[in-house]
Amino acid sequence: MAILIISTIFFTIITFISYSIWRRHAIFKLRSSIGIPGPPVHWLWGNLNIIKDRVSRLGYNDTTQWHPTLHTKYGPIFGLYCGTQLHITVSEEEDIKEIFIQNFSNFSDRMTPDIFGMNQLNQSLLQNTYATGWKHTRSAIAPIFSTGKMKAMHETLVSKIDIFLEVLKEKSSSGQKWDIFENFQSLSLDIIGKCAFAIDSNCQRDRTDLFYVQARKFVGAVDLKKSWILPVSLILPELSWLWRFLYKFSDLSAAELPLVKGLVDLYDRRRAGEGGNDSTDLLNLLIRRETIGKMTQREVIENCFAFLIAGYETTSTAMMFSAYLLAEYPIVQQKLYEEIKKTKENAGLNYDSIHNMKYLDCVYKESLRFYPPTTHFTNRVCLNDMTIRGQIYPEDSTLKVQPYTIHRNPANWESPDEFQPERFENWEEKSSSLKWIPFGVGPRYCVGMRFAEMEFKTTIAKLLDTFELSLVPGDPPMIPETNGVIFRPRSPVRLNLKLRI
Ligand code: HEM
Repeated sequence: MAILIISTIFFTIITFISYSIWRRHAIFKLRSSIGIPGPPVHWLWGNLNIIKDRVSRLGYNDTTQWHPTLHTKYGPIFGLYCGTQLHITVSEEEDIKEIFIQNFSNFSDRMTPDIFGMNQLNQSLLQNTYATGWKHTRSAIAPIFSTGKMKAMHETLVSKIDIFLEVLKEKSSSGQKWDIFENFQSLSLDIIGKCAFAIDSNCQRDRTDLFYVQARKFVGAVDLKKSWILPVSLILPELSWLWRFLYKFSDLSAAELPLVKGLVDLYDRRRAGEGGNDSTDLLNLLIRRETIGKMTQREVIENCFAFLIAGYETTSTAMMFSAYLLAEYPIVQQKLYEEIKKTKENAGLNYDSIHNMKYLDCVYKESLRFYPPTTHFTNRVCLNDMTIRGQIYPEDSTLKVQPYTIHRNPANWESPDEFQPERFENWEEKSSSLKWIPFGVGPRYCVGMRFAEMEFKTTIAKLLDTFELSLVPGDPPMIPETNGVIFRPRSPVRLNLKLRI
């Protein structure tokens, strides 16, 4: 009996390994069979090992340079195997337009790693598909980001920025140097906490604030290099049932649960009529959509959670990069300061006056062009085989466009590696929008773009109104590194902050 059991186990394992190798062989042949170039494929890891190799060679994952290098080497369309999934990057304007806009019905869904099917975001805009109601959710949510709603939230946002400035004043007056990125992160958390979750967190002053601790734990867990379950599930998708089961015990799940639970409690209290029913936060605006039958309870909660995930790190990173660039380019900083000073004297720094500042708008756009905060995020699954401009795109492959590659391509921008906000002075937004894509492309572009713009511009305007920024002499240059979705500064970023009188 024992021999029978052992031989059954043995043959099952052998059959599984043979099947996996055979399957991989067929999958890895696909790329060359459709004429898409790319780096050599490892029989087990696909191209995931390249990331590992680069990290061990360089000491960090310089994805900002990696994709432009692949673009130069393999051309505007190339493919990488993320485990066994074929990811095809496109860079030509016509291809981007055809895939992300004209043929949206065949490329409507964002790629979601299989194990994420177990998380609390499947009904949110980040992960839901056309078949599971993305269009309905999007049209229910888009109105809550209208100009009127943003204006109503502006005062709340300013109150958090005022705390940010107070903290910076206290720290800089003592002459110390510190990692200022943390201040942008905690500011962004306080803002999204108040505006989306409707909670009055104190992340900027209290690093033990529960919201701060939980949110940081969550974003720390979403990292291809740190999480074991994410790469393993990509490399061995045959065992998806096992990874889905184990997901419940992973760091990712453990980090997500308290945040969602907090949100459910808050939702219940709001529905029971406790506090804040007339407030303008995003949770309340979503609940109002629910009461008129436009959304379900689950959609309300999951989308609030999505706003935290999509809106926290993206915005703090964008502001950090911009502050760094302003310190690095004092002439740009001075020109922007002159505009801020004039605006303040004439109208004060309010929603409308900030919105109408022309040079601030140029700095905002150029900062996001120079250092777009996301990578790999603007992607779509190919729902059925499709040929576009002579190229076959196979069903289930993922099509991507990388903002950094597009933004630093000399065919799209003159002197792309120079920080020149003036290039946006006469920029025709509509005709060139596929050359400036920090917020994505087509109907599925970032729904929180207006919110991000308001937060970015108000913070930078108030920061420069208060301080003159400069780099700390002798500090190494800031290098952006990615966790697979978001760029962050690789090492602590310190700036000199001189209080303006
Ligand atoms: C500078 C800050 C931000 C950047 C650079 C950014 C960037 C992006 C990008 C690249 C996408 C993918 C678009 C695509 O696939 O074509 C996206 C989607 C999304 N973003 Fe943002 N984002 C920012 C801030 C925010 C904020 C503040 C919120 C919410 C309050 C938000 C909520 C979302 C949501 C919900 C989606 C999914 C939209 C959909 O699939 O319909 N983002 N964002």
